[in-house]
Amino acid sequence: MCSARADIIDGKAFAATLRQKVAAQVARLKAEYGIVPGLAVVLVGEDPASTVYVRNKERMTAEVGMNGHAFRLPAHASEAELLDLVRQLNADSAIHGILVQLPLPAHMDARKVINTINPEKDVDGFHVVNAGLLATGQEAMVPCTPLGCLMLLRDRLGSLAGYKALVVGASNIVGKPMAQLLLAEKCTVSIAHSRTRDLEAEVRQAEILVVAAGRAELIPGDWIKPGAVVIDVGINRIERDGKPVLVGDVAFEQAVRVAGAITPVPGGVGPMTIACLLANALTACCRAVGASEPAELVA
Ligand SMILES: Nc1nc(=O)c2c([nH]1)NC[C@@H]1CN(c3ccc(C(=O)N[C@@H](CCC(=O)O)C(=O)O)cc3)C=[N+]21
Repeated sequence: MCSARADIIDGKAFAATLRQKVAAQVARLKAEYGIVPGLAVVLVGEDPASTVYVRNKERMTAEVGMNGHAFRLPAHASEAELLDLVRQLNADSAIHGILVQLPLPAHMDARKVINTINPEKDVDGFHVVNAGLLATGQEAMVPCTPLGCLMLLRDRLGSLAGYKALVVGASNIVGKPMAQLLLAEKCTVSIAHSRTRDLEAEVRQAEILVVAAGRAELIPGDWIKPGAVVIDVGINRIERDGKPVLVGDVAFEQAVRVAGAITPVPGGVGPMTIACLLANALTACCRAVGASEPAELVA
């Protein structure tokens, strides 16, 4: 019986180091340009998970020395009010990054709201212009979660060229940009989704496996190729033995016996997402003032 266990990729520690690098660059911008990056976070309504998450972002924004600006609109606010706020933030030279927390209430068109953000301030990288820039290999704002996954993969593997990579999930916010980033790294990339005929057969071939399907423990451990690097983007709240627990899209306890390395949930990709948001805000500020961009913080 093989008892080797995968290395656990410590996203929480990696994210803390990344935030320290961001903090050092924030200090440099302040010293050399007299500018402090400003990050606006807009929250519509009072979804409890979103509220907690936004509060975390505010705390970490302050910790790296940036100016955080929180805007809260009531759940019944109109789309026009939100669009007005976004336009105000676009016009405000003290604001370098704008994030509108998703999901938005059903009566708002999220696509329209996101595409109203100035693409240069779009720290989520969700604007259609940024998606197009990424897909065509031009300088873009890169979505935070895929960027964080890429940093973890590069740290583990060095060059990603030639690896067989599978992305499970084809969302605009994770799966598609993740596949674009891996393609730019010269991986051989496949994307699986809900209509994929034989997911197991696809997973079995993957040397790099990124799972962002939003389905608790969708991937059993025995599907994983021995030695593969597994990045689990899922964050699912489920009940186990009558207790609420947080699990990923990969069955971690099984996968850890097969994979070469794997991210845990929590403590894997989640903290990287927030650290990359701060890195993107820094990048947006550097571009706005014409300062050099620290290479290690961008894709
Ligand atoms: N415009 C927009 N941009 C986003 O980036 C965005 C969003 N809307 N809406 C909500 C989702 C969710 N999201 C998370 C980021 C970090 C953790 C995170 O740090 N999780 C920790 C703790 C998990 C826990 O204990 O709940 C972990 O995985 O270790 C979780 C979730 C960003 N999102």
